Amino acid sequence: MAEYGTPPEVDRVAASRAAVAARRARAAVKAAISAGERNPLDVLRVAGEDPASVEGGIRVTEYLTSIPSIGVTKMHRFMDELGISPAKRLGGLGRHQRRRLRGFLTDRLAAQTGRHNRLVVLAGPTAVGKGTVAGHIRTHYPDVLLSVSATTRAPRPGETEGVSYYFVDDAEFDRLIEAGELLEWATVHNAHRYGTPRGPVEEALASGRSVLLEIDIQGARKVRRAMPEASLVFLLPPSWEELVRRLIGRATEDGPEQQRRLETAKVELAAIDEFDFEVVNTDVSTAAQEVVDLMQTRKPKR
Ligand SMILES: Nc1nc2c(ncn2[C@@H]2O[C@H](COP(=O)(O)OP(=O)(O)O)[C@@H](O)[C@H]2O)c(=O)[nH]1
Ligand SMILES: Nc1ncnc2c1ncn2[C@@H]1O[C@H](COP(=O)(O)OP(=O)(O)O)[C@@H](O)[C@H]1O
Repeated sequence: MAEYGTPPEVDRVAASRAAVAARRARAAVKAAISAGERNPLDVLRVAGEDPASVEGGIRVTEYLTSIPSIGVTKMHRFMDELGISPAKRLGGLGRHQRRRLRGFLTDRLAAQTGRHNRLVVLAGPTAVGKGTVAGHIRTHYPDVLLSVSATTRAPRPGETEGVSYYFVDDAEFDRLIEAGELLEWATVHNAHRYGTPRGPVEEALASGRSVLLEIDIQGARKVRRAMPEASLVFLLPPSWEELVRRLIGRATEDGPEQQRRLETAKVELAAIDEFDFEVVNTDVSTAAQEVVDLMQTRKPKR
């Protein structure tokens, strides 16, 4: 009944309390960035995933000036270079703006720490050629560590323990998870579990080596959370028809499984916005070269 509704001033008080609480929450995030307690790249990730979050409500101008070594003058220059309006909030950035900002900050943070895109995640839809491109990199670029995953699936003919995968049973996989020995893991194609052993990746990065992870899209998301400075590369087929041709040509799955994977591939292709770079796998050696270029200690092409 209308006469028992909340008086407008009560609404106004509640709204202004909420605004104060939101302002405080945003200030806390900014303080954490400036104290080095929160990784700016991770704050940007959260804002992208949930524009209505506290992180999403922070203005880009305030965000940049929270980062140590970026003052107001530099901030204005960067906003101009990035083509972002000063009124924008992190959650309101378009896909290309967020990518540009992320790329710019990754380079800047890498320059400060002396580490440049050394951890690269290669993901993409089934049969696009991830395994083929990763294999080419292992053969032709021995300086790059290609991480060997643990999996609960059975070896296929021609696969070698410790080279293709570490083949483990369910109990051992459970143990790896519980012992914190996996950087990330996921159940892929609703079938088997796959995970990245943490030790070799951390050792290689600590010794200045570049590391390549060839994992599925869920895994790529988890790496982004665990290591915000990782670069995510999405491998694309030259066309949908070519993807279907490769899947069928590979002949490792039966008809119903191929159908299921193609349905998953459509969902996976929609995740492309979450990635920093796209590489089209038309020719294996060209695609491999493009991925390796992203690991070099010079500014990568965007
Ligand atoms: N999350 C995650 N995914 C992985 C890992 N290792 C492999 N994968 C993914 O698991 C999927 C299945 O791999 P595989 O069984 O070799 O079959 P494929 O589909 O023929 O390549 C591929 O999409 C891989 O990228 C890992 O350590 N973590
Ligand atoms: N650039 C390419 N051109 C033609 N065929 C390719 C190319 N890259 C991969 N393939 C073929 O496509 C199929 C799927 O590749 P694969 O590496 O197994 O994919 P993924 O690991 O992404 O599932 C394989 O038969 C592979 O030989």
